[in-house]
Amino acid sequence: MDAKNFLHFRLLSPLHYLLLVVIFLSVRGELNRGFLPLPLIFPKGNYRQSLNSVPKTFGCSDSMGHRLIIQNSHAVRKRPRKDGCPLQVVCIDYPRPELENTVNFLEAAYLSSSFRTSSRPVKPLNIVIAGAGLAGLSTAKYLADAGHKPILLEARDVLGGKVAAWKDNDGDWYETGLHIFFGAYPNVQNLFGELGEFSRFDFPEVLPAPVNGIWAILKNNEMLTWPEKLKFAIGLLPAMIGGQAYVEAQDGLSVKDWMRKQGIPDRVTNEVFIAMSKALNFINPDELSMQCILIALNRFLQEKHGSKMAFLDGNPPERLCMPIVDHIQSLGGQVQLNSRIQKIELNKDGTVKNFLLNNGNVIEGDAYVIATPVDILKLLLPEDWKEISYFRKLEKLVGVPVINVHIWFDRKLKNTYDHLLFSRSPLLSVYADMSVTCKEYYNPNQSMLELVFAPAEEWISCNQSKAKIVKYHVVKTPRSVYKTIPGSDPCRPLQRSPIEGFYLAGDYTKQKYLASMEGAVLSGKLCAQAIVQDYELLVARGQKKVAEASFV
Ligand SMILES: Cc1cc2nc3c(=O)[nH]c(=O)nc-3n(C[C@H](O)[C@H](O)[C@H](O)COP(=O)(O)OP(=O)(O)OC[C@H]3O[C@@H](n4cnc5c(N)ncnc54)[C@H](O)[C@@H]3O)c2cc1C
Repeated sequence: MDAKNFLHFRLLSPLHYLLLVVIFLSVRGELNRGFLPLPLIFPKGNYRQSLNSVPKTFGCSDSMGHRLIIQNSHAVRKRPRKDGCPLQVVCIDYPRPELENTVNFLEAAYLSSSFRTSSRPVKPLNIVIAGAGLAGLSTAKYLADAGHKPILLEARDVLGGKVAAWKDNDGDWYETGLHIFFGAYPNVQNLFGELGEFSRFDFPEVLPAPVNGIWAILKNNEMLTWPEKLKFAIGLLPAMIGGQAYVEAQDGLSVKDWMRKQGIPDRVTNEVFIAMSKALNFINPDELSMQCILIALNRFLQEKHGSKMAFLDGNPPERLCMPIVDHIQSLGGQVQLNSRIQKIELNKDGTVKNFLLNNGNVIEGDAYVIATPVDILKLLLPEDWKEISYFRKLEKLVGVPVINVHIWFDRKLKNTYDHLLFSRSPLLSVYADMSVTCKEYYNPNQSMLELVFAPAEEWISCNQSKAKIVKYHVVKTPRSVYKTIPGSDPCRPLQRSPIEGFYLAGDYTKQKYLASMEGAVLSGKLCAQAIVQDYELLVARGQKKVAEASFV
């Protein structure tokens, strides 16, 4: 092959390959148009009951504010498969069915509506939930929607956990973390909608996914050369074609190892994935599990608006958490601050008897949820449970240290933007000028930089330096989201534990989003769903308890 032909072979063949994939994905979308297999798998044995509980029609909005009306048509299979039975739904009144995006929004809306439309419980359950982060708030919200009585207990005097924030003496807010919402957060957007706080994301109509993702990579000439871009794009193809099963199979490899295995040059890892790894999990590509990156890419590439970002318009405790609390309380639930769970006390049969608070109060309920970070759960675990494999596997899940720094300047900085900025520097991860990006923090004359420092292992115990800055606040979180190292995914627990009446919620529990606000909200929904499904069992347990007490 002469040099010219060789060049043609090298340049054209991968492009053709890419083109074929794009055509395949578009055609796949066309074929499915109008019929969306809703990926809801009903538990074996519970098939009829589950089928009856599906609302005949329900509506929701997607990230563009398009109205989706879903008609529950029929089950695709007459008899349940071994793993349950997926429902087929017909989607009508939808201007442009963009399937992957739509399915996730459908799923989120379906789950939400199932709480409201399920038959009202004859005897509402009292459910005690520890931790008012987004997972605990979401659990309590959906249980209240389903007609139950959540009692949400928060250790600190502030709502939100990792989204908590405080006001200083000047009236300025400082936060646990700089938080960004993505277009691929259907459960969070759905939640806003249900609370009447829906803020529509105005994303420009450009290219459909995954073309927009590929286009963005190819268009950028500053970070990567053309051969590097092509190798990168080809390396990603298996992830784009292989779907969720492929993604899950990559948990054993770190980002760096996976890139090398795919023949992607180290320079791509350094140019693109240091920033991405630190933004996703506060660690570097040599530590982060590739599964984490692939889940993020899958969401961003498959969903047209997945990679669009938005900031909250104000401080998270008031703008994000308080509306949820108001909703819970309006439905008869309770939310108590300064109520730290000190001990999970057990019955003789190893089930939960009550939660003992550090103020000496004892709280009893029909079911119990721990929605604290995984590190706290491990400290609270009763001795009798520690050898159960479900709990033993939690050992591998450890919170990662991160530091959130806020700096107030006496003037407006010129080189910041109304956006989130990413860094590949050894300590800095993401940052933003919050005086520009956040409506409530807006200041036309001065800047406030909020910077996430990560990896922060070495810095977490250091004292702050006294540089000449007008004002600063530093919030250290020694154990933040769980460290997504290779092999950690199988250790993530389902929301229903093997202990009857005991459940978990939290971003680290099993759900298809990463350790994120979306993951926390979805985990709460799944936890509430498990409790609602276990209703009969929990009522029977309560009756048995009453009978035993009266017998004594
Ligand atoms: C610096 C930083 C930046 C981040 N940026 C983003 C982002 O941009 N986008 C995104 O989606 N996600 C981001 N995240 C992740 C996101 O904040 C978390 O995934 C999510 O908020 C976790 O919610 P959670 O409810 O699972 O846990 P938590 O928020 O940790 O909530 C647990 C709650 O339990 C309480 N608790 C603890 N012990 C007890 C006890 N004994 N009794 C009662 N209550 C107890 C805690 O006080 C807390 O309120 C970021 C996190 C950090 C730290």
